[in-house]
Amino acid sequence: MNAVLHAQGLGKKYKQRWALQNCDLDIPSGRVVGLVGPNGAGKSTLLKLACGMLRPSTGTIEVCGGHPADGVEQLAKVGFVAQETPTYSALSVADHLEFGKRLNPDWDGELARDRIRRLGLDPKQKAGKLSGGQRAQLALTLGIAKRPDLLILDEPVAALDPLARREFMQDLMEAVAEHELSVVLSSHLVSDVERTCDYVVVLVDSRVQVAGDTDDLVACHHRLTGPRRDPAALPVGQHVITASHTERQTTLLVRTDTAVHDPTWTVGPLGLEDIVLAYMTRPADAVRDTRPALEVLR
Ligand SMILES: Nc1ncnc2c1ncn2[C@@H]1O[C@H](COP(=O)(O)OP(=O)(O)OP(=O)(O)O)[C@@H](O)[C@H]1O
Repeated sequence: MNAVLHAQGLGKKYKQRWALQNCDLDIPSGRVVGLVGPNGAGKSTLLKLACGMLRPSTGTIEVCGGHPADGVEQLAKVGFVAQETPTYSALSVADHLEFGKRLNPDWDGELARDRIRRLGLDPKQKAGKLSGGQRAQLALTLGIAKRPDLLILDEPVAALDPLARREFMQDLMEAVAEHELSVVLSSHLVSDVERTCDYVVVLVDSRVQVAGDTDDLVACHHRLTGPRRDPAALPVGQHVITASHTERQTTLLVRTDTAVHDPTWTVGPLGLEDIVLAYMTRPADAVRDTRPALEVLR
């Protein structure tokens, strides 16, 4: 696999607390990758390690074939838009583009001006007077016009209303198609991730729980409903993610690469949101026991 991000035993510790642990991950290039997980799971930490804003406490990370922030050439390969979509409030939109041009060797000025025009932003407008959505679009424009191989976006749509969010994600998809970018974005909005991303990484309590192609994840997770029984008695190869019981009935969410033959189960399909929520609501001991990056590969 041609990996745009390769992490091995990656970890980051702040004083006594691990923000990310035992992270083994291979993210294929040319994809739009959704990084999801609850608050404090370690998403921003992973993204900051990827762009070189943080150094690992353990393990290694390679991005676009190099070490994060290792010289001008490596910096040019990766665009990063931080959670708070930082812009300079006293500078105009045009000033930001000028800034981008001076700082980035592969800067595509035409692309940037074109995008700003298409978005209806006034180049003379100060960034401090833009709405949250317009600021996010300006930050995205700076990220794309840098012409990176990998664009990293930390919760890019958090401040946007549903319509602005949809437009932003559509815009991002167009940019990916036009400029052959790889994108890794973190989000709490699984429905956006389901619509936009073709690869998903679920991070819970500082550990990668599952990572894989969206279609493969959906294909290998099922809901089983049947007479009450002990989940531990399932055949080898059927991994229980969550289990719930009534007096007479058991409902399991399982991951399996093979068909479920037991006729006493009713097998139902799951959407990505069901799967992500199941990993997020797993008992804490199951989360801790997870082997690094349970990758779903076909
Ligand atoms: N600079 C820091 N110093 C100490 N602890 C930190 C620091 N930054 C993050 N942490 C801790 O590391 C853990 C992971 O934080 P991180 O910001 O990576 O999570 P996240 O998944 O991005 O969360 P959110 O969805 O709320 O943005 C949290 O427990 C957080 O409190």
